[in-house]
Amino acid sequence: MALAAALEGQLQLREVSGIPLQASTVDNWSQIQNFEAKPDDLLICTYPKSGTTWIQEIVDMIEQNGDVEKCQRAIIQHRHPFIEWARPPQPSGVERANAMPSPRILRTHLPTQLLPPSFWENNCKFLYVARNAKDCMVSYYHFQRMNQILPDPGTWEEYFETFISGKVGWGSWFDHVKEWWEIKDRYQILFLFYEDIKRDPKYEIQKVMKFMGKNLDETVLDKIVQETSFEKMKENPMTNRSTVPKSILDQSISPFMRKGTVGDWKDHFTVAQNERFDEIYRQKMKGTSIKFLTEL
Ligand SMILES: Nc1ncnc2c1ncn2[C@@H]1O[C@H](COP(=O)(O)OS(=O)(=O)O)[C@@H](OP(=O)(O)O)[C@H]1O
Repeated sequence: MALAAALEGQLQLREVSGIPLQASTVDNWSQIQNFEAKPDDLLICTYPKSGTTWIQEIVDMIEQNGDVEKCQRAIIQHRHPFIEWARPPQPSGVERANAMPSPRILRTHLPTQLLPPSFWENNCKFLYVARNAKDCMVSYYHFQRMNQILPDPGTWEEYFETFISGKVGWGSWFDHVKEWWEIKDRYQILFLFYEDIKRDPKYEIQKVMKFMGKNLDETVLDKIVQETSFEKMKENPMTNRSTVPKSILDQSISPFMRKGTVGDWKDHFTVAQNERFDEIYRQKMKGTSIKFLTEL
C-alpha cells in the first residue's frame, strides 16, 4: 500500500514556478539549478515530442564524422545527458554530465526561465527544435499512454484540454516555443523546425554541421541523412528505446518511434477540435513572428 502510494506520488507532476515537472525532477531541483555549464557545451533544447531523439542522432553523427560504429557506443539517452533527469538510484542527468569530458553535448526540455543560469552566463550554444503544436500534441498523447511514469492521459478529448491548458510535463507548448523563439537572436541559438528537417534533411543537417563548426563532405552528409531516417532509427536499438524496461515505456501500447510524420494530427483532430485549436492558437501566439507548417 505504501509502495503504491509512493509510486502514485511519483506519477504526479509537481510545479516549479508554475511549470509542471516530474516529481523526481522537482526533488532534485537545487542540483539542477546549480549545474555548472561550460563555455563549450552544446545544449539540445526541445519541447517534448518535437524530434529530440532525431536531432540528437544527427548531432552525434556529425560529431563522429559519420562513423556509425561510434554512434553505437551507447543508447542515445546516455550519449547526451538529460539535464533535468533524476531517477534514483540511477545517476541523475547532472551527475552524468559532470562525469563527461568536454566538449559536452547535453539535452533539456526546460523552458527558458527554468534553465540553469550557468548556460546563459557561459554563452553556450543552443540547438532548439520546434514541432508544430498539433502533431506535437498527438505524439505526446501516445507517449503518455505508453509511458508508465507519466500521468495517464485519459481519453483523446480529455488530453486535448490538458495539452491546451499547459498542464502537461514541461508546461505549455505555446509559452515554450514562443520564449525560445523570442530570445533566439540574443544568444547563440540555432532554431530549427521538425517539418523542415523532414522536408529537406540534408539542408538542415548542413546548418547543424556549420553551427557545430564542422565541415563534412557530401558523401558523409548523405550517409547521415540515410542513417537518421525514421526507418533506420526505428530499427536501431540505440535510438528506439527498446532497452528501456516495459515498466517505464510499454511499447506494446504505442512504439516510441511511432510514425515520424507531419500531419498525423488530421487522423486525430475532429473538425470542431481543429477550429477551436486554431482560434486558441491565434490568441496564444498573437504578436510572435514564428510560422509552422502543419502539412508537407
Ligand atoms: N528519424 C526520425 N524522423 C522523423 N521523426 C522521428 C525520427 N526519430 C524520432 N522521430 C519522432 O519524434 C517523436 C519523438 O520525439 P522526441 O524524440 O522529442 O521525444 S522525447 O520528448 O524525447 O520523448 C516521435 O513522433 P511521433 O511518431 O509523431 O510520435 C518519433 O517518431
